[in-house]
Amino acid sequence: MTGTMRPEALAGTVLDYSAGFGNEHHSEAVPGALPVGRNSPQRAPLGLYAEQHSATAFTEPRAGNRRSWVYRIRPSAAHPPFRPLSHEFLHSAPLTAGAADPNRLRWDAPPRPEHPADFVDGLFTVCANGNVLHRTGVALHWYRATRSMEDRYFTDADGELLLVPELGRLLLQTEYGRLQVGPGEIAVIGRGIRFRVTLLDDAARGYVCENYGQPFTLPELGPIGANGLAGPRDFLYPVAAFEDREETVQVVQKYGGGLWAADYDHSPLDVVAWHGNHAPYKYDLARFTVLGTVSFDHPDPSIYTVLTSPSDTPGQANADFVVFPPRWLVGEDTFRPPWYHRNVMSEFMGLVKGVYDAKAEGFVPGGASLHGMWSAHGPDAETFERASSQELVPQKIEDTLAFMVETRWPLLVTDQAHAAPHRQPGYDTVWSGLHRHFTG
Ligand SMILES: O=C(O)Cc1cc(O)ccc1O
Ligand SMILES: [Fe+2]
Repeated sequence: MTGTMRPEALAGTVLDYSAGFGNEHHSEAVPGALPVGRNSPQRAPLGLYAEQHSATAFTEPRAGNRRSWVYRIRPSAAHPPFRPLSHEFLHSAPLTAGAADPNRLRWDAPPRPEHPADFVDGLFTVCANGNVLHRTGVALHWYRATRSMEDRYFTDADGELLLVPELGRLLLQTEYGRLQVGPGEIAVIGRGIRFRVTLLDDAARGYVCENYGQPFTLPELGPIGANGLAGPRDFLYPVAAFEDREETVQVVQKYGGGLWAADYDHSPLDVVAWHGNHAPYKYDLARFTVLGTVSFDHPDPSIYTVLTSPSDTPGQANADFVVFPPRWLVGEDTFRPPWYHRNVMSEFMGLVKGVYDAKAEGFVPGGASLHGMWSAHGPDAETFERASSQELVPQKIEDTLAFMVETRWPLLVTDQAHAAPHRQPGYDTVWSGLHRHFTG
């Protein structure tokens, strides 16, 4: 049980995890709670209710099928009606107040919320594509929280939530158990999973990639072979931990682009045992095996893919989650930072810490950039000058962690992100010092 523990106490707790991406995990918080040999016995053990959560259609191919069985104090069905709940800054695709913008856009880190805000209150949508009702596309949000969710729970029917903390550690108490994540790690909370967020530090800030499409999975490795990039065993799933709480709590649900709330008379985190492969997980990005050239030329950033949400067209991801961690650069006769480019895919970037190797200045931790479909971008003038004249000795890029969400559909930018005071209106000027060097 976790309901009565204070956050300070939880911060010191070393949580147990069950390792392995997509494994058939199984866990019971009370011995004997998990039925053996069948999912739905006539009477589930310990007087629990059996319930299945299907995150893919029943008939999807076995390799991608995601479902779990949970054994809980009350079935999820025991709840009152949901009523609409407004939210000033959270938006969904298709955006009604947003635009496709060919400009390169960049933002500083968002300010702290004006009023005390929990994880849900502080969400701020930057851009989105696809359509929540078609289960395609992604939305990119910031989260900014100054208080924990105590009597409040959240669940997203529209998509799974990939959290990228930039400031502050979070305790994620979910139906499937607890995950602790902080800067340098990510967490993925599957579609439909109920959870609450407790702050383990004063405040928390980071990014959310809300994936409306197919669940994130590990990329194929092709000629890389059987190892490299993110290793399956480094993905950690929670062990069962339940709240036995009989008091009024609010459950907020994102559904079809809007928020809905209902007052439950018990905690929805009352799962005593579960088994299956649809469950939240976390991953320490320091475990990512970075591959790169050991001869020359800057490879395509797809070699940095941690997780991919495929679309119906092979190779064109609904979303790739890509990281740029510390690594050695050894390329000979090579312009080592990212090249100048235009890309049919759209690129949203964030920075967890340090400096990103394509931007000497202005791309700051907690900030974001959007280089949409075909927009021309690449190193700023200062980086170009340095990289094209530096001595090419082996060089370690350290203390840095940037990430990119690359998606096949153009990202529409919310009006609020366009108008935000923390947007950098002069972003274009980072390329204005690129002088001609033509000698022909
Ligand atoms: O635009 C960016 O900075 C991201 C990026 C990095 C890279 O190494 C190659 C291509 C690319 O889009
Ligand atoms: Fe790019």
